[in-house]
Amino acid sequence: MSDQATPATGASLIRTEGLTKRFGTVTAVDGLGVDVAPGVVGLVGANGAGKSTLLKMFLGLLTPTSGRASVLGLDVATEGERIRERVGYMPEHDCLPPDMSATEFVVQMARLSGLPRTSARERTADTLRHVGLYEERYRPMGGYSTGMRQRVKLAQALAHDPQLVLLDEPTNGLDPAGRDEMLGLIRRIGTEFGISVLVTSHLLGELERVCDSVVVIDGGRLLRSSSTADMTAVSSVVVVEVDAGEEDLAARLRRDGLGVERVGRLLEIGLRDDGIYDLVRDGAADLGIGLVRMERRRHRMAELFAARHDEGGDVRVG
Ligand SMILES: Nc1ncnc2c1ncn2[C@@H]1O[C@H](COP(=O)(O)OP(=O)(O)OP(=O)(O)O)[C@@H](O)[C@H]1O
Repeated sequence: MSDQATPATGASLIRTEGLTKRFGTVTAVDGLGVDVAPGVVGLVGANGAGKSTLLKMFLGLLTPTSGRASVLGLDVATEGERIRERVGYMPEHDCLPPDMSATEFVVQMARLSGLPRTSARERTADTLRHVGLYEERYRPMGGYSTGMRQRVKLAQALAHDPQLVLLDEPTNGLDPAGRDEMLGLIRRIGTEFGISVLVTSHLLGELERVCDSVVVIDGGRLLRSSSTADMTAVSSVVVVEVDAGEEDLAARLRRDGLGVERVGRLLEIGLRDDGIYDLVRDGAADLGIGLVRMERRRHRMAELFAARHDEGGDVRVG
């Protein structure tokens, strides 16, 4: 889809240093330093964490209070216009004119981004086909479902053939099926079209599924930035599933000196050393209990927030 060169491997997609944005007494983004490689990148944080503010700074639409940021190697403070030529933006809220069709709207947005009329029409048809709105493209948008409206917003972000798209909460308001479709589309934008994506969400589980890397922010500060694989890497907990007698086995293993927690039919055991596998096998055999499964558990991204949000924070696992 994109015939423009994406940044060379190793080059940063987005890079920030001490990036800060204050609105009066509110610090929306607080000394953020990240270096993100091209690909599908998730930006995770609770409501109010500073995600939308960051996207607007990346587009050069909001001036940082201090610090610096570059997008596709361009400085947000001085090269906003050049950034916006190369970057598509899907805002969180929509203001789609109800009497306009998707085609009219996307053509208009493509023209605003500088495409000549004929290319704007061609690109609009292509893009609406990619997002699955080709059949309905001449219908007034007032009659569209939330999912269709989200896809129009996505199409307008892609219409001028950007190198990067910034998607602000694209799954908001969608039912599980609509969310899956949107996540599939986002993945395809990255893999099939070669366009980098920065996608925000407060639903951790969904970004885990489609992103190559994830940046986690909380209260405008960086909590973590790493590849999704690293973030969900094996943890130091061994999960044991048994066919029965889990309480007996738990008691036996505790007597053996292991830290054991029961979660329904599962036992979660802190990994002390590899000797625990033998202790579990021996214990189960002595008690005549069948072992169904024993494995190192993978981290869930939700655990990253556990310490900060265990008192009712609104980060949810999708
Ligand atoms: N123009 C503004 N004036 C004053 N405060 C603002 C402004 N924009 C954002 N804020 C504040 O900055 C903080 C971060 O807001 P931001 O919208 O970036 O968060 P977010 O992570 O995108 O959350 P949401 O998903 O709810 O939009 C919030 O406390 C918000 O109230």
